[in-house]
Amino acid sequence: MSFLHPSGPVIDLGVNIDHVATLRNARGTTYPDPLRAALIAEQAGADVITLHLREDRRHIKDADVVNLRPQLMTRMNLEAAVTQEMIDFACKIGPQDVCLVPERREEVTTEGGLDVVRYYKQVEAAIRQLQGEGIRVSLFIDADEQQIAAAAELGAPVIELHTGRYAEAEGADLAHELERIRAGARFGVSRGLKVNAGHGLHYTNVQAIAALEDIGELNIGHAIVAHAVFAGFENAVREMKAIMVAARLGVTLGRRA
Ligand SMILES: CC(=O)[C@@H](O)[C@H](O)COP(=O)(O)O
Ligand SMILES: NCC(=O)COP(=O)(O)O
Repeated sequence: MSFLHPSGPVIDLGVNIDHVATLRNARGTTYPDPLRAALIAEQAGADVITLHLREDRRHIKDADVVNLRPQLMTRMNLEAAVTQEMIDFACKIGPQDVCLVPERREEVTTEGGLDVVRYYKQVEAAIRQLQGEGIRVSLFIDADEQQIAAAAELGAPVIELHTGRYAEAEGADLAHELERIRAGARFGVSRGLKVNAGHGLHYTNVQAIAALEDIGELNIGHAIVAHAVFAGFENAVREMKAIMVAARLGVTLGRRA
């Protein structure tokens, strides 16, 4: 247990506990318990606990969401597809935040942002239902001006920019994808949105994203759970938060990319 808990207006860390459930489900045991991971993460500096209830329940189960909601001291950010089943479930649970994400059964992991232009009416109805229950809605979208403008028009107060292409990019593409996210975040803020980011971030590539002053929160899961295998969950969360805060303050704590 440490007293180091960097917080404040610098940058928030949402710890995604999906892959604690992946490990649990590998053998159908009750351990490792995602709830225990969430509580440790909160003690270690997480500002938000994020979990993705996928339609195929490949990791997080409905019971995980039900059990977690009353136990969290920070905020629950429930990621869900734009389906009536998921929206109804989210309204029953009442998390502080719901992040609407795209899903394809065959995908290994989330492959891109939600196309809020193409699915405008469905997203609009979901936002209306969720906001009617006092839930803050975030839209998980690509760093594309048309998508960001549509998100603002839809009345979602928050967007989360998909950083998957940045995470997979190399060389000149990496600089291009970082610029896309920087410009997208700046544009989102100019449209009155709270701008978050996430997907595929790890202890090295997170620094350039955390340094972007228009981004208020990063949601990170896979890399933290992977590091926790060797360093322990508390240390994995604490190190990520420290690297993010340092990057925002212009200090490189992590390995250089
Ligand atoms: C929306 C998002 O980026 C995360 O929830 C990600 O989907 C992690 O879960 P998977 O690894 O199952 O895609
Ligand atoms: N929305 C991104 C998220 O919750 C975590 O994604 P990842 O770090 O597991 O790729």
